[in-house]
Amino acid sequence: MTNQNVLVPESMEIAVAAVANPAPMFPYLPPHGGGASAGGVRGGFGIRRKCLPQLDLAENGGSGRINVWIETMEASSPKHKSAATLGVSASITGPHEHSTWMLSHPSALSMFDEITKALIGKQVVMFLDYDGTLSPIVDDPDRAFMSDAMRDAVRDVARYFPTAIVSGRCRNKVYSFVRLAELYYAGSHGMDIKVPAKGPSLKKPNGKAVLFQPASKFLPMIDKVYRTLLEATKSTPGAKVENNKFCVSVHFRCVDEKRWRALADRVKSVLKEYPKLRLTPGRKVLEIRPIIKWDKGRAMEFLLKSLGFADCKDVLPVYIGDDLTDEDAFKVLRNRGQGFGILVSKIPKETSASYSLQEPSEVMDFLQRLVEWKRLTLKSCTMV
Ligand SMILES: O=P(O)(O)OC[C@H]1O[C@H](O[C@H]2O[C@H](CO)[C@@H](O)[C@H](O)[C@H]2O)[C@H](O)[C@@H](O)[C@@H]1O
Repeated sequence: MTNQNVLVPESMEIAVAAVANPAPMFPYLPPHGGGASAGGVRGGFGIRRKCLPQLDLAENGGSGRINVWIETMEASSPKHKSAATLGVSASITGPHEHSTWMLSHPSALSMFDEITKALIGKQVVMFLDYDGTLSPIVDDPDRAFMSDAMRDAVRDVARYFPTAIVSGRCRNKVYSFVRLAELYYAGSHGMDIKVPAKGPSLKKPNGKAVLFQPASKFLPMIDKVYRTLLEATKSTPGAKVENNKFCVSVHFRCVDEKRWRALADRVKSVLKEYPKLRLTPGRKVLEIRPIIKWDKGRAMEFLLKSLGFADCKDVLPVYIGDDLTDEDAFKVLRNRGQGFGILVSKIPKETSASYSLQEPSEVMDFLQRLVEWKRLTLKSCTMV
């Protein structure tokens, strides 16, 4: 099981808070590292790492984590979403806590001027998660399409800044949704990276795109566990198993909540036979992937390196994502003190991101404003 801090997947904050939070919900430490720095916009700003209590979710060999995940999904489901059921104050996710959280994770739209000031003279590189960031969350993962307007916004951004899509999805699948050949794609949580032929470095002499697949030896194992999971979950109405090439997703979104525990138990029992694979919770999904030291943060670093920005002081990576797996990239940026993360979320979550946006439509606004800002900047340069 991953050692990363717990990020609250989809309304998990209610149950997390319910466990142990006698103190104010979102206490803050003063910003650490000071405000805008060389390559970082609020990069050093720190909401205290414990803005939500940390739980030892690795108890019982990881099953504790899954239990908490289920409890929090239950707590946020319409049937159970009442303070009485939770035994906690209804104000836990109330307006006060939300506005307090927004002080340390302000909207990237309202802070747009501060952000763009820090971009001046920097080489911006954009990293975009897909589900929940570029496309709204929907019941059917096969129909998580992005709008044409969003595609235009991403295309425009990529005209000015190198842009990568970093997704838990199989790379081909996410490409079939995004359909922009000029982007970089990292599928399977960064375990399947394709650097386009036009990329400045890592380009093969023959001009062909380069693939980087650090988990390739796990392919037969992933294929086998996918088939086993298909079999193990076929009697659960609504369950869906998605083969993401180097990882597998088991979807709970369309499963009746009464069956969530049994389904999770089935998945866990399959995983017992695969000590080299791990289970991580996401947005109504359990993800199965190889235990290797690779994640979206490392994929982002790999891409920066492949673009020739490994030790570049003037590069400013911006990563936008909504899920637990995106935290690995937010943390890398925070540790580098370079660039910043933007969490897409309507609710307060523990995060290493510096800014927030509420939903994909705000992501689109942000991307469009960035393009407009860049155009104006370039125009004013040519007029001087
Ligand atoms: O890294 P991402 O691009 O965010 O991918 C993470 C998972 O996203 C997808 O599942 C999520 O979106 C679905 C469509 O909106 C939704 O039905 C599901 O409940 C969400 O968990 C994708 O299907 C998974 O394979 C990815 O791992």
